[in-house]
Amino acid sequence: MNNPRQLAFIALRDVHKGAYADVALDRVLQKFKLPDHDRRLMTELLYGSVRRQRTLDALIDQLATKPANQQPKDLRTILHLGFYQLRYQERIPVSASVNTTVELAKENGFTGLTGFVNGLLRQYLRLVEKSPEPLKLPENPVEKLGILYSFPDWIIQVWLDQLGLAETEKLCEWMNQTPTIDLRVNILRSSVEKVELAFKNAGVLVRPIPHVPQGLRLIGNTGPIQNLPGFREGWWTIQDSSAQLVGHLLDPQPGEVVIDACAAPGGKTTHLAELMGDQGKIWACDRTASRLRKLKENTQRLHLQSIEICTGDSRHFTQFHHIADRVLLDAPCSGLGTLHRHADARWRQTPESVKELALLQQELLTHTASFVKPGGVLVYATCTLHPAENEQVIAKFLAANPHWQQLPSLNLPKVETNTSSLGLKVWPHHQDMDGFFMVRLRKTNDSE
Ligand SMILES: C[S@@+](CC[C@H](N)C(=O)[O-])C[C@H]1O[C@@H](n2cnc3c(N)ncnc32)[C@H](O)[C@@H]1O
Repeated sequence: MNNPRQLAFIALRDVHKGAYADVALDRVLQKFKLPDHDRRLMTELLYGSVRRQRTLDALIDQLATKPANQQPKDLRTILHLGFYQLRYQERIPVSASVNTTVELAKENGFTGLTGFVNGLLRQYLRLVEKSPEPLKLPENPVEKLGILYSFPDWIIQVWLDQLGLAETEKLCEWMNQTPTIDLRVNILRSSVEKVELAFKNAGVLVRPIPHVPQGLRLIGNTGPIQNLPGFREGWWTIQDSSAQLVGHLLDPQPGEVVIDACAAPGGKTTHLAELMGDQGKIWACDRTASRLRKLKENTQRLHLQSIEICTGDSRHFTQFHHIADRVLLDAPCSGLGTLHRHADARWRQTPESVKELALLQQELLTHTASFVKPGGVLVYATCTLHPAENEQVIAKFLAANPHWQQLPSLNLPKVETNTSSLGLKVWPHHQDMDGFFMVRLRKTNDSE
C-alpha cells in the first residue's frame, strides 16, 4: 500500500488507541516504503492532526448533529484528516482534500456515510467563504485559546498566569509550528566553519545561531540526518540551541570531575566532554538502560573518552558524596517547552503528572546536591515552562539549604525572566528555540 492518507489514517488510529505518535509513525514507515514526498505528506497529516485535535473536534461539534466524541471512532479520525487539510494545508487543493477524505471513508467501512463526510467538509468551506474564522469560539479566554490553538485549558492557564493574553497567543502559535533542527559542532573533531563548508558543498543550507557558539540551524528539507556530511565522523550532533546553553551555563573545565545525574541519551553529557577538551571525568548517570545505550553510541560516534556510565536512580547513589566540581541535573519534566517536537505530548501530560514530576525533581535536586564539593556548582535545568517544576523547586531548595546560593548566568543571551529572578527561562516565541529553564547554584565553601 502506498496511499499516504490511508497510512496517516492507520497511524492516527493507533495514536487514538494510545500509541505514541512517533512510534505509530515509525511502525507504518518501516512496513511501507514510501517515496520522500509521500513520507513527508503522511508525517505532516499525522502530526498535524494529533496536534490540532481539539480544534478539529470543535469543528465536528459545531457542524455535525452529533458531537465528535459520539461519532464512530474511525469516522472521527477520517474527519480530523479532512478538516486538517482544509484548514491548515493551503498547498493541498480543496477538491483533493475533500475527495480523498470521502475516498478514505469509503475504503474504511463508511460507504453509507460518504455523503455526510462530503457535506460536512463542504459546509466548512462555505463558512470560510463568509468569514476567515468560521469556528465559533467561547468568550472565556482560556477556553478560547485552548480551542483555537488546540491545547488543554490547564496548559493555557499556566502560560496566561506568566505571560498574559497577547504573549500566550504568540507562544501557542509558535508551539504549533513544524520544529527546526539545530546541530552542535564537536569542536574536538571539526569546526563551525568546516561543517558549514561541508554542508554547503553538499547543497544543504545552514545558518549560525546568535549566542550559541557551536550551533548551526538546518534550513529546509535535508533528508535523513545520518546521510549529512560529517555525521559518521562525529563532527556534530543534533541538539537544540537552548539545550546547548545549559552546557555553557555549567561551564565545566578540563580536568574536573563532573556528574550528569540524568544524562541519557547524552546530548548534554557529550557537550560537557567537548567543552572540557575530553580531559577529566564525567559520570553519566541515568536510570533507563535503553536510553544509556544511546548515550554510549553517541559517545563512541563523537570519539569521547572521558565519560563513564552509571546505571541507577540518582536519588540513591551514595558513592558520589562531595566528589564533584560540577553537577548537572537535567531533570525529567513535563516538557511544556518542547510541545512542538512531540505532537501528542500536550494530551499526555496532566496537572497530576506535573505534581508527581515536581516531587521527583525536588528529591533529585536534594540528593544530587550532596555530590557537589564545597565551593562547587550545580546547574538545574528542565525543558518545561511550568513554575511548579522550575522556580518553585529552586525556591524550596534554597529555603531548606542555606549553604547554597544562586549564581548569575554568565554571558548567556538575554532571556526572559519576567516572572521571577530565580533562574533563566527561555521563552520560545522570543528566542526562537525550545523552551527551557536553567539555574546555576553554588555550594558555599563552609558547607559540610
Ligand atoms: C530530560 S531527560 C535527560 C536528557 C539528557 N540530559 C540529554 O541532554 O540528552 C531526563 C532523564 O532522566 C532520567 N531519569 C528520570 N528519573 C531518574 C532518576 N530518578 N534517576 C536517574 N535518572 C532519571 C530519564 O531516564 C531521562 O533519561
